[in-house]
Amino acid sequence: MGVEIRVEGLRKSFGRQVIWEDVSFTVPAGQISALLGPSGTGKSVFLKNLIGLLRPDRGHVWVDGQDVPELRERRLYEMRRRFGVLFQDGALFGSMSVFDNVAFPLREHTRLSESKVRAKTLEKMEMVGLSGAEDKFPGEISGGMRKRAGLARALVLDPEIILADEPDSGLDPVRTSYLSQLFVDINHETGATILIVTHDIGTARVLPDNMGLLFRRGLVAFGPREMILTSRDPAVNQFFNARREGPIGMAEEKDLADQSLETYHDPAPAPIPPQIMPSDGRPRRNQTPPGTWLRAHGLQPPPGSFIDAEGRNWQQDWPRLTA
Ligand SMILES: Nc1ncnc2c1ncn2[C@@H]1O[C@H](COP(=O)(O)OP(=O)(O)OP(=O)(O)O)[C@@H](O)[C@H]1O
Repeated sequence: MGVEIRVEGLRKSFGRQVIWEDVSFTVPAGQISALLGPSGTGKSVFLKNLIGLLRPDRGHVWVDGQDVPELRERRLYEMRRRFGVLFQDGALFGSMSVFDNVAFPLREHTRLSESKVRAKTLEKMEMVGLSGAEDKFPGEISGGMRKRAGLARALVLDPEIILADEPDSGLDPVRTSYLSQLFVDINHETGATILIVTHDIGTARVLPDNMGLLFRRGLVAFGPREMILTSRDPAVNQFFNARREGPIGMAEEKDLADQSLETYHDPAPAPIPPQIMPSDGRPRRNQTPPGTWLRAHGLQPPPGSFIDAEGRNWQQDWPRLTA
């Protein structure tokens, strides 16, 4: 079962370059959350701060009563065992077979017998659809397979928290869609807390329970998917609807200036697509019926919301579709 991550007043700089400051939010336990933002806003740096690979200038990262930036060697090592991390490029060892890469954390962090290591490694490889690729080397498989190998390795210690840095970058839309389904199924099966950094608004619109946007050296917003997709905040609205008009520009200099807000018209939010369901069709333990957040705030979903490609209305027919 997953645990929550509570971030309080986090600030990070490199020399005189402030990456972000005063970032505070909670990644809810057992849910899927996504962190988005224009390139260079420090999303990867943020994930590294969560697992103590980088230290913030100040602030806290609370996990189960422990403040990660304060942990010393041994405690930090133990804490990292609770995380499964998928790095941007898969971060596989080129000189090891895919099997040995996936098995690596088990051999490094546990005293399991070789037969148990084998069973567990094969189980996770099957989970990500890599059965049969055990003897291949990272240089011999596709980018998508490398990502899945990285994910299998991230899962092999049965982590309570899974962090994934752009798992969908460089993948075609079909593979991206399979990967999103995989995250949903993993969350359904294990209840792990999942935080995904992505650029892909297609993924962000259908996958997470919560999402947030890093922009202008801070976290502009973080909250339930329905809240973000109907947000009137200019940057949030622009980003999640992929519009050119708004405060986010081509270059970071424009992002830091405020001028384009003067000409900004507040466009109507686009329809909200239904969220991806687990493969078995049953809602995840933390999944709320479509429209829950909007109803709780007395809001109407934008016209056409929650209707899938087959024309099924997930808001109206939720009990029947999930029965
Ligand atoms: N170890 C480091 N030393 C100095 N600067 C760094 C270091 N790591 C990252 N940076 C800088 O921090 C900024 C944010 O980098 P980061 O990779 O986190 O951005 P990102 O939002 O993940 O970008 P992208 O979406 O393009 O992957 C960049 O300007 C980068 O050059």
